[in-house]
Amino acid sequence: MPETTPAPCAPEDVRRIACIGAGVIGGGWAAHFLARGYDVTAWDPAADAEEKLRRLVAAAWPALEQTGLADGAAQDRLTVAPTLAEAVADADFVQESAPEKLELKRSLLAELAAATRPGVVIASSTSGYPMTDMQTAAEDAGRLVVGHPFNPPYLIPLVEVVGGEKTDREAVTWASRFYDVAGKSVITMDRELPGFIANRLQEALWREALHMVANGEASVEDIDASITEGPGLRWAFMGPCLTFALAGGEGGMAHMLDHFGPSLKSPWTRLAAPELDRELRDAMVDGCADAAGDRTYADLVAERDQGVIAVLRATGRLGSVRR
Ligand SMILES: NC(=O)C1=CN([C@@H]2O[C@H](COP(=O)(O)OP(=O)(O)OC[C@H]3O[C@@H](n4cnc5c(N)ncnc54)[C@H](O)[C@@H]3O)[C@@H](O)[C@H]2O)C=CC1
Ligand SMILES: C[N+](C)(C)CC(=O)CC(=O)[O-]
Repeated sequence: MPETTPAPCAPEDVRRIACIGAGVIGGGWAAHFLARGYDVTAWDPAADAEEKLRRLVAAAWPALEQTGLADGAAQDRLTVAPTLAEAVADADFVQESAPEKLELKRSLLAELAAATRPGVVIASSTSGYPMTDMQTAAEDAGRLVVGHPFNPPYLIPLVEVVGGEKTDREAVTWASRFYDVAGKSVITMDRELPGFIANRLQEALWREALHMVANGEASVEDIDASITEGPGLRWAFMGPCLTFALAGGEGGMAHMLDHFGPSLKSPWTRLAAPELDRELRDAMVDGCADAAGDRTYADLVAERDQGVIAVLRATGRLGSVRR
């Protein structure tokens, strides 16, 4: 990766953040940054974007009060700009969260790089596109990085940071440090993997779930319970590797692999993606509606937020807010 010109301010000195795209994730980022005491300027082309964004931030605020607000944190430090150029004009950092469409990301990132002050780092929330594929149209591509969050970004700590072929190494280092200062838990990758680390893992599980629903082998509710009542309880505080090392008893991972290794080649998984035809789509949608019962979207968001807060608290990860 080439070396770069330094960003206009140190990660610790960021004051104003531009959130470009203000849906589920852009809104979640805005809530997170506001709670951490930043000024946030958002831009989104949808006519009802401001109303939806303010509603999302207001809905997230009770959870953020529980996890701890930084000094001076306030919802009224959110501004919605009328144009993209105005949104990024004074930004010290830009978080792009527009729809997951490669051509859109390419042209939007090029536009952002042209409109943002030189050296300001621009991060994309993409769930899986390598930055190399997204930065092709940008003139000033060295400051473009991936900063992949998890829903909701205001509660789930992880962000995966990785650059593309044209990204300057310093931009990756700057972004990782910035997210750390902003209260995130950062994994910095030194090479590009489609889906990064966590989505590669989630996608494998997701594909198997879809196969089971498509084949009538398990219901949506059984699949969800198989994780929430099973491995999910362990994964909140111990990852799949260390968890499986314990499966080997005192013999640890060595015994676990010697014992269960051969089953790796048994036909437990199907791996290739199932055809997402209308029937499978409807089975998933109907299954989730059944599982939700009479709980609304807002009910489920509140339930999820309280659940995540309880897990963070129980596992000692509700530390004091650093800024
Ligand atoms: N939904 C999720 O669980 C996660 C999504 N992501 C990523 O975050 C990004 C955004 O996804 P969501 O928030 O889920 O989508 P969304 O559909 O909720 O929001 C996208 C927003 O972008 C706006 N938009 C449309 N065209 C735009 C443009 N040209 N410039 C700026 N904004 C534009 C839309 O009006 C909408 O408000 C995607 O890259 C996605 O892969 C990442 C992690 C989790
Ligand atoms: C569904 N998704 C692929 C967009 C999810 C993510 O990218 C991360 C998450 O929130 O699990």
